[in-house]
Amino acid sequence: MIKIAPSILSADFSCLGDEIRKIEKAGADWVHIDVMDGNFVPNLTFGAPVVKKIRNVTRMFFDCHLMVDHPETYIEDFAAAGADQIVVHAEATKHLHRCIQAIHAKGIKAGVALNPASSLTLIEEILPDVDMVLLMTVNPGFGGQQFISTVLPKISRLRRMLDMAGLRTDIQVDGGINAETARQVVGAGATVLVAGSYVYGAKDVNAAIKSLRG
Ligand SMILES: O=C(CO)[C@@H](O)[C@H](O)COP(=O)(O)O
Repeated sequence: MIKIAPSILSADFSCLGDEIRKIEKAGADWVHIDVMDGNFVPNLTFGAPVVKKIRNVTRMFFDCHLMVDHPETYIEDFAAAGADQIVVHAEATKHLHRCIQAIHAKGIKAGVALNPASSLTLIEEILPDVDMVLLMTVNPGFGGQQFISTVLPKISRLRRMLDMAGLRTDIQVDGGINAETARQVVGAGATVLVAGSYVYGAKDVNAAIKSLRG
């Protein structure tokens, strides 16, 4: 079962509540929340106070992708704000295992993310402890970038690693996802698709989400 997680990075921030209701009505599964600190990535977005406010408009699953240095500093705040899952970058913390433990201690799901050029060896040892792996298919920081197709074999390799370990862990992909790239990443083994500009830029959001499911 493929899950669709539109990224609100491409939504109209002046009416975020309506933008979330729109994807909920269109059948999206999760809300993908891109948190950027201007250090780990060259862009700034929003923090836990915004997550707390939008928690009031929906019961949808909040998937918080922390593109921040020292993500351990923010776990408490995002969990309290209503995150259902917190995803941290393996490249952003010296203590990945401690960070994943701290997220689980809040009673929510924990994911680990990798930039396109980062090797799977960085996360090999943490696989049994995470609920999801996010493989970035663009360099993080901005919406509307082109899909990096060289990540496709990495998705297949990760799926094989998980299968061999008997793990049913979700593989999420994020960046440049549209109907065509969705078909490719699902073929390689992805199970959760993040899409920002493809969904929020569409005239017909329902049709866009349906096309991602193939
Ligand atoms: O995390 C990020 C960018 O850093 C993504 O979630 C983008 O927001 C996806 O946008 P599109 O490539 O789908 O427009």
